[in-house]
Amino acid sequence: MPLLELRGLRVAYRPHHPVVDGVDLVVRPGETLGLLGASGSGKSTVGHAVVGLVRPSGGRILFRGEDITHATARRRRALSTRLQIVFQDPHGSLNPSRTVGSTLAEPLRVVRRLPRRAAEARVAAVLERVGMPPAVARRYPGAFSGGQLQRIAIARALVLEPELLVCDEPTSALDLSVQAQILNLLLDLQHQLGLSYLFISHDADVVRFLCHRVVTLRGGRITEPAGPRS
Ligand SMILES: Nc1ncnc2c1ncn2[C@@H]1O[C@H](COP(=O)(O)OP(=O)(O)OP(=O)(O)O)[C@@H](O)[C@H]1O
Repeated sequence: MPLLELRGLRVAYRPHHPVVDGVDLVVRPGETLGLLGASGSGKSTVGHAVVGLVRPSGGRILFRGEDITHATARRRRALSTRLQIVFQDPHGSLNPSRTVGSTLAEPLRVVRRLPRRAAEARVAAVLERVGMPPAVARRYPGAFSGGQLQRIAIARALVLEPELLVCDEPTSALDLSVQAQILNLLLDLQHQLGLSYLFISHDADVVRFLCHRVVTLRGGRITEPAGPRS
């Protein structure tokens, strides 16, 4: 059974103007599906719909066969243990006024209801997984470079041990050398944890490097069916 399946997904921010217009795709367990497209083609909107940040106006989103298209807030919170997103801009995606440790521990406290000590231990372990020393938990996001912040954002996405990560241009805001480090980290994490990725990018080279299959989005529609990377 596919991990994620989109069937005829439509999203319109204004009535009768869909920016995602009948997208079908499948992400299988353990694979990386690339969603490639130019700016404005609707890639981020697809990713946001998958994690419940925008409401679809049509079609279906299935996660392990369960229809989550109109999942309630409570169900979405439960799904956050299986389905997470990493955004393009790590500066904007971490709260600057909270320590890294507090941001990473929050879902463990709220969703898993872990006691403080157990949450801190899990935070230290997940930071180590992404190549950051546990001491960073006591610091604020302003202390870190873009690449370090993206590692921390990946750690936050992993803290609840999800099966699928939507990666929305996670390296586009980074310097080239740092981009490569983050892509290699994502590959390592996939091998270690058996993760699946829906990897959103405008960069064909990045997609070719990372993805098992690729679909191309243009004007909100898939123009090329998923095939093996060439
Ligand atoms: N919250 C929103 N409200 C209204 N229109 C939006 C919203 N978000 C995106 N759009 C519009 O939807 C279209 C698709 O945007 P989207 O961000 O999904 O594309 P994208 O392929 O991810 O582009 P980029 O790489 O530039 O982010 C664009 O025309 C955009 O202006």
